[in-house]
Amino acid sequence: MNLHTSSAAASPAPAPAPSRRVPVARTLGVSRMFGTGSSVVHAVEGVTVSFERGVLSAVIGPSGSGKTTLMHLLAGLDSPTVGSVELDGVALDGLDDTRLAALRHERTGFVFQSFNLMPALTALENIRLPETLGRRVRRNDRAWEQQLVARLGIAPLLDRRPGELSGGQQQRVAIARALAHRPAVVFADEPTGNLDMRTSGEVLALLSELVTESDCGIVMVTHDPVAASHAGRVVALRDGRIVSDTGARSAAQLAAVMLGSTATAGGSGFADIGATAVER
Ligand SMILES: Nc1ncnc2c1ncn2[C@@H]1O[C@H](COP(=O)(O)OP(=O)(O)OP(=O)(O)O)[C@@H](O)[C@H]1O
Repeated sequence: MNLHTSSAAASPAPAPAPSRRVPVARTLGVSRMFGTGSSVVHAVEGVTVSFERGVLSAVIGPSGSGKTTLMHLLAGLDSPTVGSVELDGVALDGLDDTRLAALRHERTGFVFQSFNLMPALTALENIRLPETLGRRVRRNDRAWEQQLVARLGIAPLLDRRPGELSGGQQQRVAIARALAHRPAVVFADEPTGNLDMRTSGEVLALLSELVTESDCGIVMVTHDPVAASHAGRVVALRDGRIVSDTGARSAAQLAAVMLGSTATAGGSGFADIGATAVER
């Protein structure tokens, strides 16, 4: 299968009209507890946060700080114990499983650390797999798909299977899959965790450019300060709570945040971590 043999239009896809007022993912006073009694774990506690279109946001924090739990709540993959979640303006708590799955399929995309491509399918078939599985609610925008493929430098690779691609090439295919249906928000879980430093930098640069070009929001969970330094916004978690919410920061500043240190973050705006959490 090849894009050039498809009915894809040659002209570039027009960018969608920006709709920045509606947050693409939002929590309101959300807590998620696991277990009961003396063994209860407060994975996320009292978090109110909102993510917008056009921004690559990183959610950082040490292991066990609640990053994955928060991302699962935002994506509707898990339900809060307390509080509410909205996905692209739709409150999730009233939705049954079918409607929730349809909403997620239509308005979200996912990028995983381990790429999660189907080994038996070609790159293009992988990019189109979600629309095959969710025919009624999800269809790739063909012109935008073609633009994305060119933008990600994978046009010559579309007939290859994942086993014939490098890790970086596989992640580019996964990014095309996540963005091709013009989702409102893409959740990226440690997207560079399996890539070398140079390839990670290339993938993150692409994500930060594509977030503007596609006018979606990207929420990236990572414990890597270098990866987070590519983000335009950084939300830091500790013990399930937001301890900082700022604009772009250097890797050194974010490493200090991850270590819970303020000593090396001089002038970074992180000097008051823990004291002035900004929760939107
Ligand atoms: N299904 C579960 N059952 C019980 N406890 C859980 C469950 N999921 C998460 N937790 C606990 O909630 C806390 C937050 O976990 P979470 O996976 O969200 O952290 P994280 O910041 O993503 O960690 P990591 O960087 O190691 O992936 C941890 O103490 C974890 O053990």
